[in-house]
Amino acid sequence: MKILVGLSGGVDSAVAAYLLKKQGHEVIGAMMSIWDGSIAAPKITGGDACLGPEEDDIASVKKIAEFLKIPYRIIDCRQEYKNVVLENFKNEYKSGRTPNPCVWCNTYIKFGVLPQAAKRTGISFDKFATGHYANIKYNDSLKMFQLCKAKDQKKDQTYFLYRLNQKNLSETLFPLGELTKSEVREIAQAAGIPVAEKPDSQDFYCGDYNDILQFKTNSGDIADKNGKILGKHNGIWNYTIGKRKGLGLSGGTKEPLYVINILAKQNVIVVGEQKDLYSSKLTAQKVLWNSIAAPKTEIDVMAKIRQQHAPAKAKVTALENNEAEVVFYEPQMSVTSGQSVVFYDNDVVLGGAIIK
Ligand SMILES: Nc1ncnc2c1ncn2[C@@H]1O[C@H](COP(=O)(O)OP(=O)(O)OP(=O)(O)O)[C@@H](O)[C@H]1O
Repeated sequence: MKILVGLSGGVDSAVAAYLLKKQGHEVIGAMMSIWDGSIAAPKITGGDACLGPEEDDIASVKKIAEFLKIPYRIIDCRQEYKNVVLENFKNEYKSGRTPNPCVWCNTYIKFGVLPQAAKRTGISFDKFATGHYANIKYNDSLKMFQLCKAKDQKKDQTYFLYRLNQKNLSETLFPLGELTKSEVREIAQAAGIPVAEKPDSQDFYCGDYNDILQFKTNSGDIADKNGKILGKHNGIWNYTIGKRKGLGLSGGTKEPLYVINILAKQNVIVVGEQKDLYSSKLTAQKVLWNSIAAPKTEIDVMAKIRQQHAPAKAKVTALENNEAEVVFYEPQMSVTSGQSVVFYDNDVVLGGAIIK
């Protein structure tokens, strides 16, 4: 097959391209460029981030492509990234919600704009591949492609990929799905791929999110659940549910205080005790069932409410307007508006939605 591989300059995508080439496929590399230089990003220390100066990544992609003897293109995705991912990021923070830019980047840019723009430059290909840790399997009885967890559970990235639809899944390959990260590093070292020691991307941006948001200060109150004012904030976007440090409250309470609610309309941050962070229920919007037909009745799933969350047993019921109610068997900590809730049945991703 002719396969377009999303190259980031990192070890995972380099090994993905290497393995596909070794299997005898014709491989073409494509790096999406998303950085327009309009943000005063700090110099990166340790780790790596997706959004930031790209010269080093471009140089790595060039080195990798030359080493693998494959052609490559740098694809300009800056405008779409700005219009979709950064706009969503800003709007969500402005509304007192905590967005997940990786979900939008994967859904619309990496698996959408990047391969489409590559096609427009005249490259033809049968499949698109990335170095994500995830699997795609075809379920014969359902006649559907299913997104499944990676073998390396610690590296599994399905939480960020649940919005890929059947078309995406049918056109995509994840060559690293059955490998562990250490196996991938060993393959890179054994093959002499020039990026074997490059660190993993840690976050979507390594600096202060205010560099991107650039909102004017909008002070308001920090209050307890009874409305008693305990302090001031500079803007609700600096807070997320469960935040404890840096609240700048003078203290005096027996228990540590956490952000338990963000009231955007009132411009108020509500704080409470850890026990106030637990909830048994959430409503989610923009529901997408990507690996099964939309269930007509309530179903049991394992629901994951952020990348670091251990999925918890829950019932999902469809509501009107493409929304769903998720009721957990046990209360869960820090359910956060704007984050995704992803539904699993063992290793299969059934779908997911955005927490309201
Ligand atoms: N700028 C980019 N251009 C093209 N593809 C990309 C880019 N960034 C990431 N990808 C693709 O998405 C995959 C997952 O990206 P993620 O940011 O999670 O990187 P990672 O786990 O550090 O992988 P890598 O080691 O390849 O950088 C990458 O393996 C690559 O195939």
